[in-house]
Amino acid sequence: MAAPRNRSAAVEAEAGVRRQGDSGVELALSSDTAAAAPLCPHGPTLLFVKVNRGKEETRRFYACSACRDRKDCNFFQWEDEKLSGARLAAREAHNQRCQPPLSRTQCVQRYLRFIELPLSQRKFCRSCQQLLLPDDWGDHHEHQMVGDVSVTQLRRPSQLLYPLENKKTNAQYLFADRTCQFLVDLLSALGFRRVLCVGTPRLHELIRLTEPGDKKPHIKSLLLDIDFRYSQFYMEDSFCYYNMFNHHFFDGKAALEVCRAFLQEDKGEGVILVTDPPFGGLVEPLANTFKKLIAMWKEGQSQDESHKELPIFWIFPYFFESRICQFFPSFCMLDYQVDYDNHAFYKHGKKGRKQSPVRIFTNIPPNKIILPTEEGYRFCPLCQRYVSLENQHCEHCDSCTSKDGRKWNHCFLCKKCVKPSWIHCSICNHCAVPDHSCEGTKDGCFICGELDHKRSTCPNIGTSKKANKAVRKQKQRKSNKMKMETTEGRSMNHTSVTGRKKRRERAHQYLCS
Ligand SMILES: C[S@@+](CC[C@H](N)C(=O)[O-])C[C@H]1O[C@@H](n2cnc3c(N)ncnc32)[C@H](O)[C@@H]1O
Ligand SMILES: [Zn+2]
Ligand SMILES: [Zn+2]
Ligand SMILES: [Zn+2]
Ligand SMILES: [Zn+2]
Ligand SMILES: [Zn+2]
Ligand SMILES: [Zn+2]
Repeated sequence: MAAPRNRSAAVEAEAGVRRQGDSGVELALSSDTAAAAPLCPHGPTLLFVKVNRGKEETRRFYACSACRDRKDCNFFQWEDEKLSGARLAAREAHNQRCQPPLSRTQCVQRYLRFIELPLSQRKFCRSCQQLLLPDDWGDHHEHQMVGDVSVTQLRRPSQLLYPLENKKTNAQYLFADRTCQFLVDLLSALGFRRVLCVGTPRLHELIRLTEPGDKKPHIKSLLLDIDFRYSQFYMEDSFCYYNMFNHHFFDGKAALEVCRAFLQEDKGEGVILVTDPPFGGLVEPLANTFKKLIAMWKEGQSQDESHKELPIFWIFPYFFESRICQFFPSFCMLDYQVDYDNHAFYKHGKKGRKQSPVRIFTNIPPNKIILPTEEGYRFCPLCQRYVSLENQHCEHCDSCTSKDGRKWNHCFLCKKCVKPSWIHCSICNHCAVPDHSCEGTKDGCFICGELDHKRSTCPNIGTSKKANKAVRKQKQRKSNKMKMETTEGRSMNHTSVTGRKKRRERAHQYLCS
């Protein structure tokens, strides 16, 4: 059997399964498989499962956790595949070759030498994205160099480095100043003294730039990020080269201990985890990683504090709400719209902005979080939280129901509020976009075709006759959808449900523009 060609699909799946006609891939995460996972240059790979519609048999394979495009990391191995010694050795050599040329310690030594240099000798090579020491100049003289790198520039590496916008790997969208300042002020107002920044380099640097005020203590920050370029600017105790999809510290135990000590300082008091992962990433491996960080923090707690939760801000698009809450039921979504700098649509400009779909998910009680009224938020006394101005309190739902910042309307038939553009469809018996396809809006279990569960929880997993009948049922429902999905890439990118498709398209537009 050939390897699935578009494995990015596996990693992009919001609900865990990504289909392509009659087959698909889903994550087969479990702690027992993690130990045995082979390594790619980005650490332990993740186990995915190839599923075929109506069939129980599945074939599992390992693929890279961090890169959602095989162009960036082409690791692939069937779970039951036996590799020869020669192939294993070649893989090991390849993994080594892919590691950065300098060790973390060498980076720190270079940084210490760099800051000792007089201003006129402090150069940065834009082409190589590297701080240069005088010995290096010769190798870079034909490159684009910046001179007189000031202390201010060194303290703002996210402005010196270009953002790695490749949306299938780094998706490095940097916070707009006002969002970043809002976050720093909020963290300070909430009394946090330490921030574990997972994939938030700009927040990390702004925290470190912020001088403590009269009553405000200094806030410490530790950045964990897969962008190795940042290791040129920080000492070991403020940056770890890290993969958040498999909780892998590239510099081994020493780096892990830095993170542990940071979380457990002051018996774990006063620390918060703030993360802004690439939006194309799968929720499940991220949740798995955050649970490992939570466990690390808990180890430092005394028994009588075991009920406490590690405070978390998880920044992610609003349409992942149900998925995130599945893994973290205590989380709620704030109305605050997170803005980015290097994004054509969602930066705040003179002419206003398009609505950013990115929100903050948190286990901090929302009544403790004040959103800026000057940016269009108001306090709802009934919900006891700040909401967008247009998010109106629905007396029937007894809640401010809008998720996207616009006013939603209550549908008495659906018994809930829906987006303003939706209408109630008597065929589907629920609200949907006006031009939806009534046949194409149902997307049931991959094995039995029923609508109330997914493949992984199918109660009929052992009854293949039923399964075959269900395939026909599903195929009928999907005939419309199939016609639309002709090319591989498109079918993978257009999950299935019209609503979900639109939502995905919006996300795609957001991420790719
Ligand atoms: C959407 S950006 C968030 C940046 C944030 N808005 C800021 O301005 O500080 C995603 C960040 O996660 C990092 N990242 C991407 N994939 C990662 C991975 N597998 N492990 C750790 N960090 C990753 C990127 O390098 C980038 O810094
Ligand atoms: Zn990889
Ligand atoms: Zn260079
Ligand atoms: Zn309300
Ligand atoms: Zn309502
Ligand atoms: Zn309705
Ligand atoms: Zn309909």
